[in-house]
Amino acid sequence: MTDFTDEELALDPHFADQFEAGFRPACQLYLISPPTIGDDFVDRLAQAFDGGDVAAFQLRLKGLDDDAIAAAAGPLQALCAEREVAFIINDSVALAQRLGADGVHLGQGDGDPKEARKLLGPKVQIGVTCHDSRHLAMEAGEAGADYVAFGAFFPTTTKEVTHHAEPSVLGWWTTLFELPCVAIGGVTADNAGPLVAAGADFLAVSGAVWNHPQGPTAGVAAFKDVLASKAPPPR
Ligand SMILES: Cc1ncc(COP(=O)(O)OP(=O)(O)O)c(N)n1
Ligand SMILES: Cc1ncsc1CCOP(=O)(O)O
Ligand SMILES: [Mg+2]
Repeated sequence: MTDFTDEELALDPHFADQFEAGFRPACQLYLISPPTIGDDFVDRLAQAFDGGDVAAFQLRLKGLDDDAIAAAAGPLQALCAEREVAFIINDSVALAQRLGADGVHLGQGDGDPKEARKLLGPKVQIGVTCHDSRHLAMEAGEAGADYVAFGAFFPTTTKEVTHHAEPSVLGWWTTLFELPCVAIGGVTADNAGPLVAAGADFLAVSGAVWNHPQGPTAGVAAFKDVLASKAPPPR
């Protein structure tokens, strides 16, 4: 893997796009499904959306094949469309294409974002896991990702994680690049302040919403203050 020099960054046409002047929107919630869902999940998702603004919903059902995920996706995708929430499929470009999803999230072992772009076209959002790596994030940006995801910031029981990120990576990214960044991993309304302050464009959250003692509506509502805690910085 090559490291990017300052000259390469300055000359690369894709990165140049990302330096366009503009305003960074406020931090938004990116909701991730629980690892398993029951028949009542569409109702629970609606309850979550009732709690406040959710920008995106990712269907992440590890261990199920594409047919099984597709069978579950219909009403969830319809609800997302009704509530104007982007519907994102985890891991599978083929499934995202088959369902006409708004986006796909790719980990480092889930396929090449450039190939995904060729298959999905320019309108579908492609997100890429970058762990705690500035290098992976720049590679993802160069490959045409629509967002980069850093994490895990905090301990989580939703996924076994091997990488730990610090908020400084968000500050570094947002100072240099327009491309949105997502903070993930054990994020709660109580610990998210430093992530928002560092410039996270999205908080990706699962357990804090689905395991909230007062239910998913309260789980989403709990993020309202921290999301509003920092005005979007001028760019
Ligand atoms: C928004 C977001 N960020 C990171 C991940 C993790 O993706 P990956 O590393 O491929 O791990 P799995 O989620 O597939 O277990 C994500 N899903 N979403
Ligand atoms: C999918 C994923 N990738 C890194 S941490 C994580 C789990 C996110 O869920 P939670 O918000 O419950 O920690
Ligand atoms: Mg993955």
